Amino acid sequence: MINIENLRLSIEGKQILKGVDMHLRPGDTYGLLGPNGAGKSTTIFALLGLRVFESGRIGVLGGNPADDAVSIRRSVGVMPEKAGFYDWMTAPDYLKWYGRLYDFAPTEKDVAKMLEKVGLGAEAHRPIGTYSRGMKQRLAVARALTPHPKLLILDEPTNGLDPKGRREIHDLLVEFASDGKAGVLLCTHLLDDVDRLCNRIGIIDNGRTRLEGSIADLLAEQGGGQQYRLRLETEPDTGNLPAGMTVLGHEGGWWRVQVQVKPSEGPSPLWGELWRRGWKILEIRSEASSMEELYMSHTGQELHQTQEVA
Ligand SMILES: Nc1ncnc2c1ncn2[C@@H]1O[C@H](COP(=O)(O)OP(=O)(O)OP(=O)(O)O)[C@@H](O)[C@H]1O
Repeated sequence: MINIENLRLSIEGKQILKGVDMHLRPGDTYGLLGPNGAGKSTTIFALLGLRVFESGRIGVLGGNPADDAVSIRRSVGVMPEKAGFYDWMTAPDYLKWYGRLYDFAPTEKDVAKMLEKVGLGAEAHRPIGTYSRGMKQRLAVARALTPHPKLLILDEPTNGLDPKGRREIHDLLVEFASDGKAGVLLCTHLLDDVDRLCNRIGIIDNGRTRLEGSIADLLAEQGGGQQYRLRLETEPDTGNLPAGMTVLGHEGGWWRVQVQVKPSEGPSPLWGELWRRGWKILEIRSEASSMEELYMSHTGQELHQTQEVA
């Protein structure tokens, strides 16, 4: 659905993209990661035909944004970083107006269904200017979904949402990608979103793709696994550990362990297994995630998990 090879692009004489690659297939939810200013939004602008690039190749849904920008934009649902709504409009009026811009005329019923889907049903008839940030995020997702796109491109879609709102957006994206034919490109700083939603990632730093591939493969290549601290009631039997687990050390009642888990399963089965082997676990805390280590080892920077802290 997206094929970018060695993309190079300058803005006002400054080289911004110096070699970006991206490969997104049907069924993929692709996390595009990188520090502030790395070139993520510029890459998105280029693949929508909104920025002219100097060299490299971009294919989007079989077309080339240099020649087919309008038809590409009609088949792609975009949620940009800045929503740019008209504050005096209500959500239904806005979605109808937006649909018409793309030669897609949603009916009252279509619009009501879409707003219900993103959790804006009851309050949608107020002017958008009175919406909370979370409501605007939901409306932005509804707008991206309105033309029934094959490909969704979302820039920080859960930014500013409370945990319930975030979960709802996650569920919508999972539903969108579930038929295996659609694709999602998710640009985010929230590794938790990537962990939950994505099967592939690309990490961009300073205008270059530093790493790209399936998360399962990249984590397996990285090795190391995930680290946890477990608070235990009594000293455990460390001579009888389940496969995939290593004890790294202990201090007081806390034991540091490293576990290799299947991304599809998570560590939960392992905790049950430990309990059966006599480990009286009182508390479990996750240390730096493998995804965070992967990210840091390819950018030398930490992501700002502000939403997690909030
Ligand atoms: N219109 C512009 N004029 C000049 N420089 C620009 C322009 N747009 C982007 N840049 C520069 O290009 C670089 C990449 O910006 P871009 O917005 O693509 O980064 P990003 O990875 O999306 O960052 P963030 O995570 O902060 O959104 C930055 O150094 C930015 O200052």
